[in-house]
Amino acid sequence: MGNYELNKNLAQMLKGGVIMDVTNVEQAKIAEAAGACAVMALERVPSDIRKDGGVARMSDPQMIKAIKNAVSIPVMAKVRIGHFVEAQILEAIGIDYIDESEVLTPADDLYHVDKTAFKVPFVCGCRNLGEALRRIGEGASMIRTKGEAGTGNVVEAVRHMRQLNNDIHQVQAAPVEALMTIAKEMGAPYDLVKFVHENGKLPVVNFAAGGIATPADAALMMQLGCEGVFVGSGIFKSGDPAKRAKAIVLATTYYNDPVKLAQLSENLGEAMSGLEISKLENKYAERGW
Ligand SMILES: O=C(CO)[C@H](O)[C@H](O)COP(=O)(O)O
Repeated sequence: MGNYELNKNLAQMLKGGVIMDVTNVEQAKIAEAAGACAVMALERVPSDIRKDGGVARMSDPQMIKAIKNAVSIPVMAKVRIGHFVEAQILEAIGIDYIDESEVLTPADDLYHVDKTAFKVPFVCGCRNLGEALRRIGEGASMIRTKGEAGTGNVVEAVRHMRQLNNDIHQVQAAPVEALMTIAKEMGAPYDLVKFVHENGKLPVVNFAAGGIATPADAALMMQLGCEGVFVGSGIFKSGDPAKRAKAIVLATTYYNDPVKLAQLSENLGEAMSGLEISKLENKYAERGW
């Protein structure tokens, strides 16, 4: 089996799980104890990146290594869109997954990283099927719908998930002779469009991200068809991170059980305060193409 097939299978093992943004060893331990399937090591969660402004870059490798040493679940870390040297550095320190993320300030407005040049698996964001297939064509082993990170507002995550689902249904229903035109219009590799037509799904795992802040948000995204969730600001910017983290993990498992979800939603302390999308200065989801 080739390295890419292995990476795709590795990402399948995260299915049904929650990947939590953590900024230090203490948070990483809280995430692991709560049942996170992986952590994303970064210096600031997206809501703080928004608040602080400036250029957001790859985190300090020393901080990432400290988190790697502290937990036994996989550790991910972010690189700027197109910053293949940040990716080389993360691969050199033995990171488990690289997230080429729009949450950081893009380094290249023309090209994303050629992910086929790396052994480590990559996850990338998308707002629709064309964007997902372009990233997979570049070698991404896992996709996440972008949502609007750091807002505590799930509306963009829902929009991107619904768009992806609609696009998949459209490709599946199209006659075979339409696939090349669809590939041209979507700007997506023909082979991958054909895969979606034949299988009715992406060839890699798809998680939802950006703005998930409550157990109900996580369950909503799961019911809309994602295979797991990323949660950043929603946990560690809330009143009781340990409790909320556990509740979100359980809600991602029992996403179809409203009685259980009601129990999980009780008495969680204060949720992060959210932002309205129309008031945002920067829409991170618009970064990348
Ligand atoms: O950046 C990410 C993925 O690249 C985060 O994991 C995710 O988007 C977090 O967003 P939020 O803080 O809104 O939960």
